[in-house]
Amino acid sequence: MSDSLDSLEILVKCANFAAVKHSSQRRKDPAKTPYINHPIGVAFILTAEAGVRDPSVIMAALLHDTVEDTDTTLEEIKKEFGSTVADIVAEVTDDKSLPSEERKRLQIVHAPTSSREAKLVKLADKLYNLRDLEKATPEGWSEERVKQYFIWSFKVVEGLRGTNRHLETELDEIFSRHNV
Ligand SMILES: Nc1nc2c(ncn2[C@@H]2O[C@H](COP(=O)(O)OP(=O)(O)O)[C@@H](OP(=O)(O)OP(=O)(O)O)[C@H]2O)c(=O)[nH]1
Ligand SMILES: [Mn+2]
Repeated sequence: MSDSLDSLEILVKCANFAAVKHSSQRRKDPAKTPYINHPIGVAFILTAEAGVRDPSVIMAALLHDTVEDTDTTLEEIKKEFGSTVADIVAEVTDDKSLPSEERKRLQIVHAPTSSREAKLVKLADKLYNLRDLEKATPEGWSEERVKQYFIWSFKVVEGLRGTNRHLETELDEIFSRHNV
């Protein structure tokens, strides 16, 4: 009982931490959805669809864009949530000091050698973003940029396969709808 209460408490702490960190950010859709909808949605895909029960993976999903997109450091995540979660977040964090093209290339290169935990977060992240793209085009994106995002995502997902059948099937249905 106290064990499950502890993990519930830490999960809510994690969601709150991500909400505070992303509080000033919005998604790129015309409705300017609060950014926090994305990390919560990625965590929900993992629990509700992928059947993931490892709390470290769910926590890493909630935190997955905090280091990349806010002032959060990996040290802060390690201190608040431990090194297992911090290590997964580190694996899914792009180096923003690199040019965008290089970051995209490195995601393709690093996908196959990442941990199973990081692969789960990355699969759910891509699934959420591609579902978003099917619903609305981010402000300022051309048709060509949308098309290139589908093609690039497919290449990243190629390196994440053999991890979760449901997520991979959902992604493949999206890719086939877009002739990727
Ligand atoms: N589809 C979609 N994406 C949005 C929206 N608002 C924000 N994003 C974010 O934009 C990123 C994709 O856009 P890019 O142009 O490729 O990335 P960049 O801004 O970091 O250069 C994703 O980052 P990410 O989660 O770090 O994933 P990844 O693209 O690095 O895999 C996604 O979460 C939206 O309304 N729709
Ligand atoms: Mn993300």
